[in-house]
Amino acid sequence: MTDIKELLLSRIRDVADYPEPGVMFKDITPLLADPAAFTALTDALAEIAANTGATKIVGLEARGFILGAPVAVRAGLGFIPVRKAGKLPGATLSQAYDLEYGSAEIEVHAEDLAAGDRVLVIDDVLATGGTAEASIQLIRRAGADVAGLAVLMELGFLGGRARLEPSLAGAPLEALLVI
Ligand SMILES: O=P(O)(O)OC[C@H]1O[C@H](OP(=O)(O)OP(=O)(O)O)[C@H](O)[C@@H]1O
Ligand SMILES: Nc1ncnc2[nH]cnc12
Repeated sequence: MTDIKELLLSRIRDVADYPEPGVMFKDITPLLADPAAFTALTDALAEIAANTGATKIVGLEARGFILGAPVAVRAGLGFIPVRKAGKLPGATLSQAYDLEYGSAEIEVHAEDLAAGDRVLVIDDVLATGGTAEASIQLIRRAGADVAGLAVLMELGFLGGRARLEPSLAGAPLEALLVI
């Protein structure tokens, strides 16, 4: 394992049975509290943004905001928040979905994405892929292209990568850690 992967992995805390029995929650707050680890993560994701030719960064509420916003600044790209339903004041597109522990609905301001945009989606965890899939559907419905999906960690045993294959349609899925 490379030094950066070891550093990132060492700053992720496992919390058993949170938020419900049977879930091993991957807590990134120790990583966020370590400036060296957070900077290394931001740099790695910004490099992916450059490699994919992205023109915009979408972050998925809430942890995708924490990671995606500094990446957008580092990469010199605009940041578009995909929020949980009911939080955006303008005209929105909405998508319902299921995730590892529950279900939800996400929204984006329709005016924030348009034809010609190449969007990199950023989040902390890819688990079942439900959240990421819904975000890809929103981006496409807004008329934009998906440049890729970049996550800090992929929980491989939950099969999110296979689920996303059709919606990604050849766009890359980059996971810095596969667990
Ligand atoms: O692949 P999935 O099964 O869809 O799960 C992954 C999603 O779950 C978590 O978000 P959560 O909805 O818990 O929101 P939070 O970031 O506000 O804590 C995580 O940050 C991803 O967005
Ligand atoms: N096991 C997990 N840990 C942290 N975030 C998650 N989102 C979905 N599943 C998760």
